[in-house]
Amino acid sequence: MPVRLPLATAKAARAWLRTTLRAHRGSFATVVGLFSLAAVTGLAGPQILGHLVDSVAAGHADIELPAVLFVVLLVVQAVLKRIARVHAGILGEQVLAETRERFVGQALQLPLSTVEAAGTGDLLSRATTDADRIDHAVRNAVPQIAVAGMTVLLTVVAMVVTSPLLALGLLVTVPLLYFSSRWYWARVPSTIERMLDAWADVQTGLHETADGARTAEALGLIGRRVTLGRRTLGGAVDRERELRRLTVKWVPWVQLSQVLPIAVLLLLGAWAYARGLVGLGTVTTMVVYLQALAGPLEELLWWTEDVQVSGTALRRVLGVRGAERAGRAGRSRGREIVVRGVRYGYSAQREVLHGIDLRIPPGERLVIVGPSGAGKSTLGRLLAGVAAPGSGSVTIGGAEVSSLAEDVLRGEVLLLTQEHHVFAGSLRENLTLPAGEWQDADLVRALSVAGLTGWFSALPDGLDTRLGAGSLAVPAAVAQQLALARVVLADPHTVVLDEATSLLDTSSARQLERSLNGVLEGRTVIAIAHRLHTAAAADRVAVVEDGRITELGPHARLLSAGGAYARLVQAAAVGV
Ligand SMILES: Nc1ncnc2c1ncn2[C@@H]1O[C@H](COP(=O)(O)OP(=O)(O)OP(=O)(O)O)[C@@H](O)[C@H]1O
Repeated sequence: MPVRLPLATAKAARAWLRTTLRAHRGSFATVVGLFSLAAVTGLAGPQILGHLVDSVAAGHADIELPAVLFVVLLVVQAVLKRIARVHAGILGEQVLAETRERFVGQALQLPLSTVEAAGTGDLLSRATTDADRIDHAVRNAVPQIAVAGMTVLLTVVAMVVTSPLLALGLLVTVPLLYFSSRWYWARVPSTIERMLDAWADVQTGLHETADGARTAEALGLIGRRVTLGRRTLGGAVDRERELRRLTVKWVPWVQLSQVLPIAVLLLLGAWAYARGLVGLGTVTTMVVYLQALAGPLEELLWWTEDVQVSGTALRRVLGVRGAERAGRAGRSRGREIVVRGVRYGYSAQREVLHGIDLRIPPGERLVIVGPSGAGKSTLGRLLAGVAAPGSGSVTIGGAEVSSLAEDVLRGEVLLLTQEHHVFAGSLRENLTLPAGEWQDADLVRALSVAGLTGWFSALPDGLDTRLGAGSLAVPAAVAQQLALARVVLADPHTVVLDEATSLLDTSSARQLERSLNGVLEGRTVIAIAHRLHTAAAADRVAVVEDGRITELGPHARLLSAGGAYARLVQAAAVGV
């Protein structure tokens, strides 16, 4: 199973709740105020009923007025609840929108290596299923619990005020509720955590299967993926069952705690009435109050489970913040890249780089070559700060690359790979993806350096032309040139090129290489080369074999040395 993104602590979730409540204290006070008013209005009903019983018992006949009052109060309570729910809904939507925006902002800050290690599915499930759970809680559970909690509290207060003696009957509830709830709450949080993790695994598996469907099909792995899907789904269903089992064991105790006090109260009422300690009306009022408690208590029971689930979902959503780049605000003092004793593995079991030492002076053109799977791309990722070394260091101007803040890093070193996505949006939005302040003239100049002047001048709406899915189709070569234009805008002093042209046909690759030369002018370039001909033009060539640099020096010297590089060149020549 993948490494998971962190879970925010319960303390962090509480802090979020406090800050959010503070930021919306006006709306929150309105909602609580309205719900309280509705609950208080509801309390008058049993009092009126008690009064009616006493009146009838005393032979009075004035029952119309209390009856009308009873109905009016019911209507007022319903109206108040409705207004309160509308306010709660609006508040919930605002809170959720803010949380979602913050989540997206933080998710975009995540180091690529963290997302890769966790699997996109974990991030997706946090952004979708977990956010929906919070939405459900904020819109439904929180208002319901507020109403139910307030009703329970005020009803108990009203009972104590109406008849302290009969209210003693409530005491039988306390041990039942206390011990059964303590048992339940000790087990439920960890069960829910496991359940949400299991659902995230389902999403990760589905995402991977859909993403790699062609590969799976080509390799005949569909059956294996289906089995894996069944297994993860089975795991999630088991976790759901675990939670339901806990609830099923708890519910009878809660229900007993509702029924038992009614029996006790009736016995106590009969005893007290026989001794003239209470009137018939008071007993009626108390019984009606008790029965009125059952509904809200039941609601509390069901909704608290939802709140518990969404609390964990909230910790998952907030946890993304914990995985952001360390982002120390430091800035490098120079451009020299120094790699010292770097070891790295994608998993603890298998090391890919076994101690790399390398010094790259500013402005150098270094080409990294080597057999497939030797660790070239991995080294490129470490040089670009995409991932941090397991041990050793990669520094630019003395600053550890992987701990530079994202916006600082972008100005220092950029990794350019062959994968270039064109986002659905305007050309302007596609160019300004790395947030920054640019005038239109800067964007047009960057397009020209990337060799896109001709393509750009043919666009119907200039920088506002919509690109990507459902709009203007962008050829692969142009997509890569757009990535180059972004490099011009970000203006890093070092660029790591990982097979930037290998997916293109020959003429597109030539065109791109011309653009590339313009963009790379004056920068340090580290190129991970599959075509050895690019190595001849480099200042130095580094040969990586099995996670180690085995040769380092200018092309001509390595060639004449007759070692690993010479063998690679020879093999390539034979291959051609
Ligand atoms: N995301 C990843 N997760 C796990 N292992 C990986 C990952 N990426 C690469 N590896 C493994 O690390 C080793 C080095 O891979 P890397 O891509 O760095 O080699 P390379 O020299 O660039 O190879 P190629 O020329 O084929 O791209 C390989 O054994 C590869 O299977």
